[in-house]
Amino acid sequence: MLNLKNKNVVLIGFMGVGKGTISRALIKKTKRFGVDTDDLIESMENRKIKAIFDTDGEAYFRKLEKKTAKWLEKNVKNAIISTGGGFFKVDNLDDIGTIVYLRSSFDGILKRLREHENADLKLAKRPLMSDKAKARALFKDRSVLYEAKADIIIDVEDRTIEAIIKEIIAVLKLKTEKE
Ligand SMILES: Nc1ncnc2c1ncn2[C@@H]1O[C@H](COP(=O)(O)OP(=O)(O)OP(=O)(O)O)[C@@H](O)[C@H]1O
Ligand SMILES: O=C(O)C1=C[C@@H](O)[C@@H](O)[C@H](O)C1
Repeated sequence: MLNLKNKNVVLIGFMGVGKGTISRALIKKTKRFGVDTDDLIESMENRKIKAIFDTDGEAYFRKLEKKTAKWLEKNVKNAIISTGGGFFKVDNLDDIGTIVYLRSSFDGILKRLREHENADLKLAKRPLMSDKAKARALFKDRSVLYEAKADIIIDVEDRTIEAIIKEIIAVLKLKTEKE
């Protein structure tokens, strides 16, 4: 039985796997509201994630993620929620909504980001992506954890955005509306 708590769809996965992109496509198709946890944190703090990491460190950022998770559980319903790459570790993830893990290999993610015209800028914004060897090790450690947290797993490598959202909509039986 799927966890339909709050009727939110919570997208988890590694940096650059496509959480933001898939979220926006789902928002368009379902006409639901959408929020992104990294964006919520940046607006709450009025500064970029890189600045938060540089000035106050990762532990402080993780506290902000926990605070955001509590707020989402209490206040957000029927939404598409995209998350930062490490957000899946918050204690109450299950209580926020149905957890969808967007899965790809690490090389698949790097290939995608390289194809993206603003790839360098995108990588520079993500402190944990700056050292490729460390990022690969983090990916390896996390892969099993993402899978354990997921209500459903959607493979995204070498698939179109349209095919990916079609599968999510079908599996979660989300209502869609004409554009
Ligand atoms: N299925 C897809 N097909 C083609 N390109 C894609 C697909 N999914 C994502 N992309 C592209 O990959 C890049 C990374 O996607 P996106 O920014 O959505 O990732 P993210 O998981 O939100 O990253 P982060 O958590 O670091 O912000 C973007 O340039 C996006 O256009
Ligand atoms: O994977 C991670 O731990 C992170 C991913 C980004 O989305 C940001 O949330 C931040 O850079 C940390």
